[in-house]
Amino acid sequence: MTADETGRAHRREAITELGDALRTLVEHATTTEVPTGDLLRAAAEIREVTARLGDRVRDRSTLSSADDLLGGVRMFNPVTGAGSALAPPLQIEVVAGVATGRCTLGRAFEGPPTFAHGGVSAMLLDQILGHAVVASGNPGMTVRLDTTYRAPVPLLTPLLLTAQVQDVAGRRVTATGTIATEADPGTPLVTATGTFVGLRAEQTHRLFGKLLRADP
Ligand SMILES: CCCCCCCCCCCCCCCC(=O)SCCNC(=O)CCNC(=O)[C@H](O)C(C)(C)COP(=O)(O)OP(=O)(O)OC[C@H]1O[C@@H](n2cnc3c(N)ncnc32)[C@H](O)[C@@H]1OP(=O)(O)O
Repeated sequence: MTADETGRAHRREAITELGDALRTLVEHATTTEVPTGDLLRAAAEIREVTARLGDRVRDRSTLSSADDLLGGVRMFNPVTGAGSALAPPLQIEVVAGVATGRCTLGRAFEGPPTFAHGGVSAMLLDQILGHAVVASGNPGMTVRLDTTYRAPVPLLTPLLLTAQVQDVAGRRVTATGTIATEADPGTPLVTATGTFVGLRAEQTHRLFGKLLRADP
């Protein structure tokens, strides 16, 4: 490993550590019933830490120094990113064209009481469908996502997601996916069909050209 690679690996570990701490913070902030005074003290302390993190920030058109866009490392992706306070995070692996994802949703993801918000399910499915699409060798952006909610998705329960590509027609790729519980993988709770469209060179250049040139 070069010194640069070692430095990047350490930074990714630190980002993951911070992400873990933030996710625990979000979960406790969502569920706490401590006295009101303690809430106000916590808010003041968190603002102090926030100010320290804000000392040096990147702008909208700069990637995180820990990311590797072409290698598929996005530390702050809101679904899979180990550094994201918003991400469950969903852990995805793709084997023989089938993407498999695992996560447990905390109470911060609640929609109907004790169950996941429907938008969160759609977000998880969009991401895992995207991984299956990329793995098929036809990367593209989502242009349509049809989601069917068959049964509520329980919180604090290990979930199992799967996705695979069904069809490739020119620039258009269709993929399907499901969310189930790990305990009962044969019973889909949410299913989705997504349409992804591969970008033409001009579109890639227009939307992401600056980022791709900056990726080390
Ligand atoms: C090596 C690295 C490893 C990495 C390993 C990590 C993996 C990492 C995975 C990331 C996974 C991320 C997963 C989240 C993915 C997002 O969240 S993407 C964000 C949300 N999506 C967007 O913002 C896209 C917005 N849409 C657009 O910008 C434009 O629609 C696009 C995509 C540039 C395409 O524009 P366009 O070229 O003008 O499209 P157009 O010619 O109208 O249509 C092209 C084709 O699509 C069809 N189409 C268009 N819209 C629709 C529609 N709504 N319904 C059905 N068909 C449609 C058209 O009918 C047409 O079909 P054909 O006639 O060619 O058969």
